[in-house]
Amino acid sequence: CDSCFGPINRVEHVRQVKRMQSDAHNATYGPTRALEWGQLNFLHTTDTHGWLEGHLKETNYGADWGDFVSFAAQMKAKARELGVDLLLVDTGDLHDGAGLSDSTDPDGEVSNIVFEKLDYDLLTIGNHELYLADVAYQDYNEFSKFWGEKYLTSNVQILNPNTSEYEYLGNQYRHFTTENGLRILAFGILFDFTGNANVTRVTPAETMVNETWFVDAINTSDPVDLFLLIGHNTALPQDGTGTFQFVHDAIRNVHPSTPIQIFGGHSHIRDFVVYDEASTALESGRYCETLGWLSMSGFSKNSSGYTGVSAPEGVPAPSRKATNTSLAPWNYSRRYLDWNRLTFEYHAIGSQTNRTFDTQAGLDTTSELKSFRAQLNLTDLYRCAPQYWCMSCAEFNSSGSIYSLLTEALSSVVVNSTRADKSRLTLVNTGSIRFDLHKGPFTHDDSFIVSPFVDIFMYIPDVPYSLASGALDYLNQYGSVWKRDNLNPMPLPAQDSCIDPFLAPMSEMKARDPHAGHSRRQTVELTQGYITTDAFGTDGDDTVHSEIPSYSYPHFFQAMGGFRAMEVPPTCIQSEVLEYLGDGYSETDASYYIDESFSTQSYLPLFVQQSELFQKNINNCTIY
Ligand SMILES: Nc1ccn([C@@H]2O[C@H](COP(=O)(O)O)[C@@H](O)[C@H]2O)c(=O)n1
Ligand SMILES: [Zn+2]
Ligand SMILES: [Zn+2]
Repeated sequence: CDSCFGPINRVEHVRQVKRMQSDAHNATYGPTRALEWGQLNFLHTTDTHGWLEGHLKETNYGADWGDFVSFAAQMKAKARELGVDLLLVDTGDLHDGAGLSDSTDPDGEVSNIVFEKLDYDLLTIGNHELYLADVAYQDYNEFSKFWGEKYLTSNVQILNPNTSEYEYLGNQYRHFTTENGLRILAFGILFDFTGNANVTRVTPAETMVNETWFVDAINTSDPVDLFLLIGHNTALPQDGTGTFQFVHDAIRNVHPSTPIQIFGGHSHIRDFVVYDEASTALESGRYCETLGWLSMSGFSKNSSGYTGVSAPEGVPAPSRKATNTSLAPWNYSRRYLDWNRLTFEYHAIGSQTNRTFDTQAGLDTTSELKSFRAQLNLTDLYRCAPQYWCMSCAEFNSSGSIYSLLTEALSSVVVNSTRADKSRLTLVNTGSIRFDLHKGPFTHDDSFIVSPFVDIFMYIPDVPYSLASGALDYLNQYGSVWKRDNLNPMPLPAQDSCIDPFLAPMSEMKARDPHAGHSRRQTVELTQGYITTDAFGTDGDDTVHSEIPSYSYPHFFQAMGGFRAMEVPPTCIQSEVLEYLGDGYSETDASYYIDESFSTQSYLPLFVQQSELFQKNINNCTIY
């Protein structure tokens, strides 16, 4: 598939490929409802994790960053035509997920250049910008300087090596006025992240709200029409890690009726939460699969700075109160857009045939993206994946489960040649596995997509099997630091094999699910995808999807190569394994198993290139 994986540099070629992709996607079901435009509107991205190329193997999420650049410019133009405000917001986690961000040293060296083509109004930091000191300093020295006052890190600091003082990576807050006169006071709040590099400092939100600078900021004598909280922080306050509630409450105590709008992230879900009648929170998924839309109206020209159009003409208006009993003036709408060109074109230009979708900046971004991918060898083809292996669409460790494949990979390639005769147990946190492995070409890029973290394999030698064999159960019961967030839903009935849900033809889907394509509307060809229920109900997904099966999986899994020694990846679960082993074992017993560079990022590409499972003959290697 040359056009998908070969180097493409010319803008005209890009244009042709985009047209083909859009035509192909038009054949399937897409959006049907115009967006509700309010006085104040937002487009929201979060947890992009380097997926700026879009999903090459999933048409439904196939738009690239250049398409988004075009879309954002078209939507800004549309907002101006309508006489209303549109703000673009991102809530962090830019690395660890795809080759574009993770194949450079440090992560993000190239992907940040592409990311910066989007004209964001406000951004904030994610935990993935803080794990490693060199990534954090890159964020401080480059990313933060690029975005200036738009980059908000209200509770995140870094040690300035020149002064030995801690400084905020970005700004603590931003008080600004929109094109149409709204006076906004914005903060950027990270959840209480504790895995950060020791040159950085995260202040818990509960503490931050009592700091003088924050108290002074919210007690400003300058007028504020809306408080905006953006944060790598779950929209839902009660999920265990979410800390927006503290900030919301602190503001509400001082400003009983001023709207507080919240944009969150980190838990990788589509979600919308109501805090009170003047305050809602949106969370917009992950990995360039979802673009969030939020609109609101209710600003009066008498009591706010708003100078724009009160009710834009020719478009639906936000019509829902935050609560059933609300007497406040605020009306809201929210929508989760699938990240594809059909969706973008539908909402940006609709039926206006005199307008073309692609902007020059968008086409240039796509071109640049393609040439960066070629330079980073991300298009290099290793082998052909014969089937689809997924994280949650198949029962844990069944033939369609990614954990079955990875267990085999760990057993066969994570071997220290000097200890090859020794048996071993290899323990991995399932949180380190970030994405499914799709059927079709396995490229250098795919090496980063499934298991992107550089978590080094450590080992403790000669642990008796009687002891070692209990470690997995212990970790699954008590291991906390690296267990994945509790996001996977309840198990569904068992199912043997798994067909790639995003690409399987409808005939195959029907073989598995006779109701596929008929669950909500009597129409053709629903693509499988997100079905979201949030505080406003079930109509948030812009494109109606049929359901993807979803099975739960444990926090840790294990591969077995024998029983005399115990190999412990990654460094981050070492302490929990030592805790389990108890007296007689300490950190000094753990050392690199292969070497200091052999990590959870290394083993899958190695396995793919060695295993009979993955075909060398790539001539017939198609995605379908
Ligand atoms: N070196 C690392 C870093 C992170 N993880 C896993 O990622 C999870 C956090 O990712 P979010 O996108 O949700 O912020 C974390 O809980 C770990 O499971 C890892 O395995 N190794
Ligand atoms: Zn994330
Ligand atoms: Zn995160």
